[in-house]
Amino acid sequence: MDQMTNALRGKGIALSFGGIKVLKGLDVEFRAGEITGLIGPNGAGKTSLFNCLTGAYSPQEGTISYAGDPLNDLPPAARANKGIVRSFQHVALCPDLTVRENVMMGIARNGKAGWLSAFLPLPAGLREREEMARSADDALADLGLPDVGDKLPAELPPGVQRLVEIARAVVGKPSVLMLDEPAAGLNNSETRDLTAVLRKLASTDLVLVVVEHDMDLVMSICDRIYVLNFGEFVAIGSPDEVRNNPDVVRIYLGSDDDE
Ligand SMILES: Nc1ncnc2c1ncn2[C@@H]1O[C@H](COP(=O)(O)OP(=O)(O)OP(=O)(O)O)[C@@H](O)[C@H]1O
Repeated sequence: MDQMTNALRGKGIALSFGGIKVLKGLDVEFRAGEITGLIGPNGAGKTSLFNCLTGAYSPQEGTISYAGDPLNDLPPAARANKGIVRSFQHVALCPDLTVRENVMMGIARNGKAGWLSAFLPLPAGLREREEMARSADDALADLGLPDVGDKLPAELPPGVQRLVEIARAVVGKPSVLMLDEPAAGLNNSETRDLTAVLRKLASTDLVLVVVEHDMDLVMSICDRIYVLNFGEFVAIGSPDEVRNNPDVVRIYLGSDDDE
């Protein structure tokens, strides 16, 4: 399948809360092999769009598909089983599990004996647990974190916790990965590490979408950028096209965001 076929597509996505239109009939085509940025001021609707695509919200109108397969009727877990995975704005690692165990949770959908039996001391699960642990360690090493598997999340700085979340998201080999503000709360050097990781993740098979307020990060890694304002796209294009779009300039110069 080519990169265009492997796209996550939305057509006419419309979402309202209590009569207030949050998304006003959006068309998106997030393509495999590209890093797509989704930007816009606070409250523009970026997270709501993510939630519609992953199934957490049901839009009142519109269709959503991946590689041509309709997704509208699938609940979030079934979309995750199809490899459509997201991260959240706030770090969401389980504090009582080690980093390795947290990452292993991301393999659940590929497990044969099942995630629970892999965590229980049963023969069927033990071998699988070893395999899962190895895969988790490989995913951590790929992201430049070879030595953190035995630690608890709280022992790690925020930037490393973010990378662990990304390891948990990619260890199950997703087809679509949507990251919600991955650079939030990171310092400059952590953001640089994240940038390198995101570049490395981009592959011909993966649809990678990033919601982010850090404009330097977005402009440096994205192939295409969708700019959302009040639930409508005001621009879609390359970083240069978006940077020079007068409507985008007006929105950003006129907003109070630190962007
Ligand atoms: N569950 C909900 N119930 C009611 N209103 C909601 C709900 N979720 C989102 N909204 C509203 O939808 C609008 C868009 O919010 P959303 O979080 O999608 O924006 P955003 O672009 O992600 O903002 P931010 O950059 O601040 O995260 C906001 O006005 C928000 O209050």
